[in-house]
Amino acid sequence: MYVHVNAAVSVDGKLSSRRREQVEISGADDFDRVDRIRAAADAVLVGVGTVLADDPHLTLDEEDRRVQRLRDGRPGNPARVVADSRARTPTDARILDDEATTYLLVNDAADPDRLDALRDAGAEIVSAGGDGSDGDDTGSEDGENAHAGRVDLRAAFDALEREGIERVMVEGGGEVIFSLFEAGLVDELTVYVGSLVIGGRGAPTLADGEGFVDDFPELDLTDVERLDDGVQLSYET
Ligand SMILES: NC(=O)c1ccc[n+]([C@@H]2O[C@H](COP(=O)([O-])OP(=O)(O)OC[C@H]3O[C@@H](n4cnc5c(N)ncnc54)[C@H](OP(=O)(O)O)[C@@H]3O)[C@@H](O)[C@H]2O)c1
Ligand SMILES: Nc1nc(=O)c(N)c(NC[C@H](O)[C@H](O)[C@H](O)COP(=O)(O)O)[nH]1
Repeated sequence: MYVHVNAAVSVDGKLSSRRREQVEISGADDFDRVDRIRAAADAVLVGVGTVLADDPHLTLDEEDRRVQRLRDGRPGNPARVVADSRARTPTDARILDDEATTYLLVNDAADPDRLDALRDAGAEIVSAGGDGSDGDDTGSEDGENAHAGRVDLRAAFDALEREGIERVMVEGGGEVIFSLFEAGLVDELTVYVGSLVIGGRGAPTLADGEGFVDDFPELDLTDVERLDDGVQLSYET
C-alpha cells in the first residue's frame, strides 16, 4: 500500500482550532492540489475525529478528473475510508452517500447493532484489531495503552489491498497521522502551511497521539513551493 499523507496547518502547526471546528487554511490553488491528489488515489482516509468535526464528503470537485478516472476504468470517485474502532460514524454522515464506496475500519469492540445500522446506511465494514480487552480501550488518555482497542492500521491496509486499493491518500487528523508514522506506514507527506496563527495547547496538530520521545521519524525534503499565500512542503520518508 502506498500511503500519501496530506494536510494543511497554520504557521504554528495546527490543523484546526481548540474547538476542533474545520478551519479553512488552504486557498483555492491548494484545494485544487488536494483534489488532484484525491483523483490519483484509490482511496481517501480520515479518522472518525475528522468525520465528527467536519462531516467531510471526500469526493472530487473537478468533473474532468472524475471523467478521466471513468475513462481509465476506475470508479469516478476514490473510495472513502474511516478509521473508526467503535463505529461512531453517524448514519447520516455525508461520506455514506452513494457517490463513492465507503469503508469503515472497526475493531472487535464495535457494537454489532451499530454495524448493522451503518451497513444499512451504505458502509462496507472492515474489521481490523482487537477489542482492547488486553489493555485500556479509551484511546489517547492512558499513554501506555493508547493504541489498545484502536484499529490496527497495518492489518486494515492489508484488508483494503485485498479490495484492490493500492494507493491511499490520508487527509488527517492528527491522531491518525501520528499512528501512521508510528507504524512506519507513511511513504509521502505533503503539508500546506497557511500564513495564519491558530494557537491553543488543545488544538490538533499535524501529528498528535502520544508523540515520539526519541527515534523521531526523519523525512527527506523534496520540494518547497509558494502556493496561495502560503508554502507547500513535500517530503518522502
Ligand atoms: N487542516 C487539515 O488538513 C485537517 C485535516 C483533517 C482534519 N483536520 C481537523 O483535525 C481535527 C480532527 O483530528 P483528530 O486528531 O481529532 O481526529 P482523527 O485523527 O481524524 O480521528 C481520530 C480518531 O480515529 C480513531 N482511530 C481508529 N483507529 C485509530 C488509530 N490506529 N490511530 C489513531 N486514531 C484511530 C480514534 O477514535 P476511536 O478510538 O473511536 O476509533 C481516534 O480518536 C478536526 O478539528 C478537523 O477539522 C484538519
Ligand atoms: N487540505 C486542507 N486544507 C484545509 O484548509 C482544511 N481545513 C482541510 N481539512 C481536511 C479535512 O479532511 C476536511 O474535512 C476535508 O477536506 C473536507 O473535504 P470535502 O471538501 O468535504 O470533500 N484540508
